[in-house]
Amino acid sequence: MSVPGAAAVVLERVTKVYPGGVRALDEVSLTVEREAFVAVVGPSGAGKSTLMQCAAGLDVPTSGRVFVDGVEIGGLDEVWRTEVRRQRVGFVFQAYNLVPSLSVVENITLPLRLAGRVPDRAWLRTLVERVGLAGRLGYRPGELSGGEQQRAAIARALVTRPAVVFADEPTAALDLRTAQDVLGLLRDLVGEFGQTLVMVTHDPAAAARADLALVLADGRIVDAVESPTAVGLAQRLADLEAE
Ligand SMILES: Nc1ncnc2c1ncn2[C@@H]1O[C@H](COP(=O)(O)OP(=O)(O)OP(=O)(O)O)[C@@H](O)[C@H]1O
Repeated sequence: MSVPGAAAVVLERVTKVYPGGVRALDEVSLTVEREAFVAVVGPSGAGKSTLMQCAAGLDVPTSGRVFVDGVEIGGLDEVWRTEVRRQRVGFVFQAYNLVPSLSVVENITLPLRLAGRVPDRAWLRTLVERVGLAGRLGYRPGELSGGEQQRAAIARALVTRPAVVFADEPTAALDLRTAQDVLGLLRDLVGEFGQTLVMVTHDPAAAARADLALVLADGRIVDAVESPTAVGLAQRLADLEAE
């Protein structure tokens, strides 16, 4: 079903107008190449979450087209969009969103069970070792630290080997040091496993870990910064907020 050689994510002139008339995205076009780490930054209300929701097939644009792994998801009905998401997209959220009653390993393998797939034992072992949870597989999420919970959520996002992982403010609930560890892990996973990653954040320091930072303001991409720096992005965001 996917198109060989297709980019991980493509948006073509995507507009999202919410009921009530707020134009959260205004003709946004972008391409996320495979194995890239892209950050989406912007002031509060710029449209970052809306962009992620539309790009990941969690919401439908008012107009424009969205392709994930070469498959157009914007035009699919809810059942097919869910199917494409399960097969091709992974998610990491600020609040981890682990199931409290399931063990760590059950949480990590949940996307496979939902997709009706059997775990690849070797990949699962590689992943849990890489995120540092091999000794915690029988624990419940409530028995883990915040950083460990986010590591479990990261393993869960990668377990299906998705075409793209979307991370929405993945370090916002963590202390500075743990946040840096988690960002370092995400960065490393892109390099080691060729995992395409799109991270939404308001934090210039977090965005500076990406290969490319897309700066969003009032529903439009106003800048695409390669090899971004925290200082440069902070200045750009301060300028936008002053406008
Ligand atoms: N479900 C909704 N219904 C109506 N308006 C919405 C809805 N969700 C978001 N909006 C509006 O769309 C605009 C963009 O919101 P969005 O949450 O995408 O921005 P954001 O950049 O993620 O902001 P933040 O950093 O504060 O989370 C805002 O004006 C917001 O009020």
